[in-house]
Amino acid sequence: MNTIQTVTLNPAVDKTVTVENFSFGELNRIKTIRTDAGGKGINVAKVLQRFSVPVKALGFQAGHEGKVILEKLREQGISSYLIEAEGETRTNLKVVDERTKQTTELNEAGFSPSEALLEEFVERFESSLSEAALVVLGGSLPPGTPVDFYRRLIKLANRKGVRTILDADGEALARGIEAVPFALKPNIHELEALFDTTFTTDEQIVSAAQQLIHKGISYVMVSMGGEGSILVSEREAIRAKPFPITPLSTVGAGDSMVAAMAYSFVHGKSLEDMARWTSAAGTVTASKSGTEVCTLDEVQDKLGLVNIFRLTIEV
Ligand SMILES: Nc1ncnc2c1ncn2[C@@H]1O[C@H](COP(=O)(O)OP(=O)(O)O)[C@@H](O)[C@H]1O
Ligand SMILES: O=P(O)(O)OC[C@H]1O[C@](O)(COP(=O)(O)O)[C@@H](O)[C@@H]1O
Repeated sequence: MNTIQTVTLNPAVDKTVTVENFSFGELNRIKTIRTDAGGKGINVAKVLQRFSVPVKALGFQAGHEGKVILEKLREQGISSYLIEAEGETRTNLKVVDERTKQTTELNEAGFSPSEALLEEFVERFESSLSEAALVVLGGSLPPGTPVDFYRRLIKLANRKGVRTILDADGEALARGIEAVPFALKPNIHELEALFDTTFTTDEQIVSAAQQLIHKGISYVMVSMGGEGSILVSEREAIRAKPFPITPLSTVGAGDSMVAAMAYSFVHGKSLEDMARWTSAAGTVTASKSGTEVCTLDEVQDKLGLVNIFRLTIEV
């Protein structure tokens, strides 16, 4: 009953390359290359394993790169149940510009699991809920997957009284919200797309998060890259500003926040502590290369450096 389960329907091998000074439409020479097992739920599982939380990564994998992912998870001691699909697991290219410190991401669409495999996954997911303390659902849906797939999984979890955190975008996010997950982690672009607007102030972000909370969602955490994050519950809103870092690759930073959020829920942390933990986790990961994620010691070490302040909320 105390395992956190993560769902990654569309995993990826993340191939991170660094270039000195990225220029569009020109020849760019690669300086370094590294590959990591990626995909949102898988990254969350990597962090939780490092935090010594019992975790299991559920989802799919396919082809040669799927074996690579399984091997990397095995090396890290992460328990997984990734159903083998036909086709090949995608490779997502991340280009890090050493000069600007910016990461450009080129994500493939991924393999397409058959209808029968999707049903097999739903069955497996439903039966695994009896062992789950919490479920994290993250990332894009593989091509051909019904857009209401997260909605379906969240409904099953709700029926069994298992809390869920959803980290998705576009239609999968919009439909997932209809099932009322326990918590959401949109980044600012995903939130803006959801509300079909641009936010210019913290107050506008809090008000959008409150609209989601009025639908029954308990927590909304909005991440904003180097600007930090805003965490909103029914009664509180907290702004976290990251400590200064030299970003090496921001890939996995959002997933590290989600992992720290799950960790905070199972440890019954206050919203203020959760804001510290999630911000420190995201920021530490952003200071690491490739899709390398934070460790528990590193995060604990930095908690005191996160700048926290309360935002007003209309109750
Ligand atoms: N350039 C940066 N400098 C400092 N912290 C960063 C930077 N980029 C990301 N982070 C940290 O990682 C968190 C998540 O980043 P973000 O890019 O919003 O997530 P996502 O990958 O989900 O879009 C931020 O809230 C912040 O704590
Ligand atoms: O499923 P999507 O939306 O294409 O995202 C997958 C990508 O997101 C990641 O999980 C990283 O996510 P974050 O940067 O939001 O933490 C990568 O490992 C992976 O390549």
